[in-house]
Parts: sequence; C-alpha cells; structure tokens
Amino acid sequence: MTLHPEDLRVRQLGERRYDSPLADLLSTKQTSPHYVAEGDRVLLEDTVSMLAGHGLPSDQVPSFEAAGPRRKIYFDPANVTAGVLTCGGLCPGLNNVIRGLVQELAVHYGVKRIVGFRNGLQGLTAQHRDDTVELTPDAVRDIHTAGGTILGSSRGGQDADEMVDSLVARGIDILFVIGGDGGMRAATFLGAAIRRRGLEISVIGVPKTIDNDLPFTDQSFGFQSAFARATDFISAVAVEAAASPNGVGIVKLMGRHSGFIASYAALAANAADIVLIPEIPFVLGGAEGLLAHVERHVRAKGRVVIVLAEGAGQDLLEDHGLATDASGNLKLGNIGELLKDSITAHLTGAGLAPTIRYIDPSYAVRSIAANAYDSVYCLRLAHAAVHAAMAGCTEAAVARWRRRFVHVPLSLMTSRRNQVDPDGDLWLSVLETTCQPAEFGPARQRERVRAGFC
Ligand SMILES: Nc1ncnc2c1ncn2[C@@H]1O[C@H](COP(=O)(O)OP(=O)(O)O)[C@@H](O)[C@H]1O
Ligand SMILES: O=P(O)(O)OC[C@H]1O[C@](O)(COP(=O)(O)O)[C@@H](O)[C@@H]1O
Ligand SMILES: [Mg+2]
Repeated sequence: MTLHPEDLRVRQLGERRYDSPLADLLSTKQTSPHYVAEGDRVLLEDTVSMLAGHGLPSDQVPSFEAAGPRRKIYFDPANVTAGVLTCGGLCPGLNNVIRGLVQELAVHYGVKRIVGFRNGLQGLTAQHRDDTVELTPDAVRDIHTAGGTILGSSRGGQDADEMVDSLVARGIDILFVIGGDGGMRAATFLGAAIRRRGLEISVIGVPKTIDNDLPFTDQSFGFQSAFARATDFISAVAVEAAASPNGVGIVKLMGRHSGFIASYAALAANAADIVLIPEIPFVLGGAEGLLAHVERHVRAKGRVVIVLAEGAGQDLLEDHGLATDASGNLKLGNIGELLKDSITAHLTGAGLAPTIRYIDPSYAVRSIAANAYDSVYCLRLAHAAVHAAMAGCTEAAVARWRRRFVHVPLSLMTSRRNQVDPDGDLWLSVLETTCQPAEFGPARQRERVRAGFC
C-alpha cells in the first residue's frame, strides 16, 4: 500500500483567526523527544530501510500531522456548541473519553455548550435529536470509574443528510464521534455530507475498539483493559485443565476479524499451548491438523490449553459469512462449540477421553472500566481531539502512532483493517511462547496484503 502526501493531509475548515487560550503554555514549546511542535510531522514508517526505500528527501517522506494545541484556533470558544456520541460495541474507556472531552472543552477553552447525543448515531435522527444529555464538568466528574458509556450506544445505519440536519438544528459546530471502524466510516460519510452542503462543522473521530482492528493507531483505547481481563479467564482454564485427567481448556475471546485480544491475552497469561486467530486459517483433520496436534499434546503433557478468537476458523462452519448485524458486521458462527465437540470426539476415539473446561467470557472482557493505562490514554486522546477540533481540523481522527499523537484523515482510518500479521513479530512471539506449529494443515500461500503499516 503506497501512501501519497495527499492521503495523509488533514482537512482544515478555514483560517485560524483566534488566539488559543493555551497559547501561553505553548510559547517555549519545540520539538523534542517528548513533544512534537506545531507544524512538525510524525513519520509514517520507522525503519531506515523503509525510509530509504522512498528515495525521497526526509521532509518529503510520508508523515502525519502532529496532534496537540495550536497557538491560533479556528473556532471562537465563546460561540461553540460541541456534540459527542459513542457508537458500536462497548469498550473500556468510553466514559473516560467523554469526561476528557468535556473537561478540556469547558475548562481550557471555555466552551459552554456541550451536548451528548444518546445511543450512537440513532441520537442524530430527527426523532431523537432533542433527547440529549447536557454535558458539564460536574455532570461527568465521576463517570470514568464505570464501564459502558453514559451516552449509550447502538448499531445500525442512519441517513447522513438527516444526521447533518440534526447537527444544524442543534447548532453543533464540532461533533466528536467515539466509535470503531463502523463509527469512523459513519463519521467519514457525515463529514462528506457536511462538506457537500458547505457547512463549517468539524467532525473528529476518536477511534475505539477492543478488537484493535483500526489501522494507523498503535493500539485502540480499551484494548489493553480488555485483554488484561481476558487473561484471567485463560489462567483459570489452565488451572482447571492441569487438575483434570486429559484436561482440555478452551477460552473463546472476542475478536471478529482480528486476533489481537487472543494473542495478547495468551502472551500475558503465558499458559496457552495453542492460539487460533482469524488471520491464520487452520484445518482440523490429518496428521498436520489441529486435532492430531491436540492429541500429541495431551499424550505428552496430560493437558492442553487453547485460546481462540471468536472469528477464527469460520470457514469450518456451515453457512459462514451469510448473516450480518444492523451495522453490516458479519455475524459469526460458534467455532468454540465446534472445537469442543470435535476435540471431545477425537480424543475419546484415541482412548484419551478428555475433561473439557470451556469458558466464553463474551461481554465480560469489554464491559469493565478502563485500567490505569487506558485511563491515561483516553484522557490524552480526548485532549488531542479537542485541540484538533478547536483548531478547525475536520474529517480526521486522533490517534497514537509510534508513541506520538497524530491526526489521521478519516478516509485513511477506514481504508484497511488492522490484523495480526502472520509474518510480524507479535505472531512470532505467540509461536515462540506456545511452541505450536506455524500452521495447522498444509502450508498455504498467504496473502501478503496484511503486511504493511499496522
Ligand atoms: N459504511 C457505513 N456507512 C455509514 N454508517 C456506517 C457504516 N458502517 C457502520 N456505520 C454505522 O456506524 C455505527 C457504528 O458501527 P458498528 O460497526 O456498529 O460499530 P463500530 O463503530 O464499533 O465498528 C453504526 O450505527 C453503523 O450503522
Ligand atoms: O456487541 P455485539 O453486537 O454483540 O457484537 C460483538 C462484537 O463487538 C466487539 O466486541 C467489538 O466490535 P466493534 O469494535 O465493531 O464494536 C467484537 O469483538 C464482537 O465480535
Ligand atoms: Mg467495528
């Protein structure tokens, strides 16, 4: 995937004519290992060979606009009305982001009117646009200690023009969309509809998802909290499997198309013998298949622990890929149940009747409050989002990229899916830790499309 400078350029609503209330804080700021000055840029790539591969002068290689406060801003804070919504699946840290946005807008920029739209994009329909939550620093003071979102969320599509009508009707100048890939796509269409109508409304995305499937962000907020919680279930199942004859522990974790939660939780628990993720197809039967490996493992060690991303092995299920949810996301078949049944039948047939311990924590990994790391991350993303919006950036998301905070055009945020790279160092760590074979079944020619920036 080749990216050109225009792909990385963030749209600006207009000239920045107002002094920022934060200007004093910025007077001595310059780029350092710990700060990227206004106007400086953050490199897309970070190895010598990748940079050299462009054959371009260093100031022309692909780079992101740095996030952070600007000395001059586009919006007059006294006249700004901001809107906030959360959409898609729950994710630890949603309330932290809401709180961070409100505090930064109100306390530092002096914005007086902040409107919370309820239940995701549904809140922007004509029917629901007046049923809003008034967001003040007092109203959000304690919300970050709880999981979920005080604004509610939803799946399912709405008409972009109807949503723009709602923004106009409510006098919204800035809309913060806290969402996953679907939410970023919706924000992209919303931004485009606003542009077509010549309106000066900034749309800023704050990327969230426990699946970590969004590109151009080191990790999405909530992911760390979710995989930390998932780790507990792996540890539990490992204890159970170890204490049972021919113990088979299986944990099925969320991860529709990306196996990051399964991979990271397996590494954190350091107790898994096999990790199965959507990115790496596997076969059940045959000498190189999963079942034969499970049998060998149980014979050698007396037990086996399998961590499974819910989206793994979907091709093994009948009718896979046929149904979608209201947002157009694939509805998954239950690979956990298939594995449980196949392993039971196979081991019983091999004279190793197993004791199966199967846990599907499902929503339990995402409905929790953010951990300390994610809490900091959410707050800093919220600050970056407010600075971007007040400066007049639009159709952009804020993200952390190679440890720096940057602005990513929404179109880029939705241009691809972040997945575990079978040739990357994360998966190598999983293989080193589990000692499982690189593939179950005949080696296949993997698409190299996934190798890239994430
Ligand atoms: N291509 C799209 N165009 C417009 N809206 C979309 C699109 N994809 C998703 N959405 C909307 O974005 C919202 C969030 O999407 P969803 O996939 O449910 O969650 P997430 O944002 O967590 O990925 C939903 O209301 C959905 O209808
Ligand atoms: O919330 P639902 O509709 O049950 O969907 C569950 C899905 O949501 C997720 O938790 C997160 O998905 P999103 O990032 O798209 O919201 C997935 O891991 C899981 O497959
Ligand atoms: Mg999604």
